[in-house]
Amino acid sequence: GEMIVLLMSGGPGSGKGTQCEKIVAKYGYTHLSSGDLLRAEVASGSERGKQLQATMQKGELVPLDTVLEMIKEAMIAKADVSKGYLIDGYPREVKQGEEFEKKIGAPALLLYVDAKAETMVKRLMKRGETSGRADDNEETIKKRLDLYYKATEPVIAYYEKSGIVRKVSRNTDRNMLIQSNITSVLSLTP
Ligand SMILES: Nc1nc2c(ncn2[C@@H]2O[C@H](COP(=O)(O)OP(=O)(O)OP(=O)(O)O)[C@@H](O)[C@H]2O)c(=O)[nH]1
Ligand SMILES: Nc1ncnc2c1ncn2[C@H]1C[C@H](O)[C@@H](COP(=O)(O)OP(=O)(O)O)O1
Ligand SMILES: [Mg+2]
Repeated sequence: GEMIVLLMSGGPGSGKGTQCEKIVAKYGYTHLSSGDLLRAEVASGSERGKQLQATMQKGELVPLDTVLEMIKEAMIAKADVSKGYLIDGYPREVKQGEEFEKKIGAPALLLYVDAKAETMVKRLMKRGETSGRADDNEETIKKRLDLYYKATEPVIAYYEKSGIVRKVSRNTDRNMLIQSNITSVLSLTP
């Protein structure tokens, strides 16, 4: 049957990865983080990785076709064992969402982790102490935040139109809300 695709969206340091881990532990979805896939490509030392590194170091978006192809490859690689996909960090702009629907399919739900700018900055600066990520520094964090508000927040409005956005607000107990969101959707999904 149709494979379930959930999208996890939110600002840099909002907690997308953290929430995905909780959902995977409870529901066994296949977690695909665009950032992690890209960082693995950089770490592989490939020619493509070298080009990606320069872009990512500046916190800028890599080419749409590159990141979509990598996600598609990762989905295909897991297709026979996956219970469904939880895609983290994609789409980052509306165009990416449209391309995804054309080339892969329509998502069942967009989970949106909401956090205040100062919370995200604080978390990323702290994570930067141990993450070893080239983009967890004050200057790049600022660029990533600007890019998020400019390019990625419109993605939420885009999916609001089809009524599939479920927001995990900062004040609500994340685990309870996120579980209830997924449970309610899962019970509806054939
Ligand atoms: N105090 C607190 N810290 C959190 C929470 N969620 C995530 N963090 C921390 O905040 C940092 C960022 O969390 P991530 O889950 O990596 O955020 P992300 O949205 O995946 O970040 P990017 O991959 O940079 O987009 C990590 O160090 C987490 O441990 C939370 O609910 N409370
Ligand atoms: N869907 C996407 N389209 C274009 N570039 C992406 C992308 N997902 C990730 N990237 C690139 C730009 C990001 O600065 C970098 C790291 O992404 P990330 O791990 O999701 O961190 P963040 O959300 O904090 O930027 O990889
Ligand atoms: Mg992440």
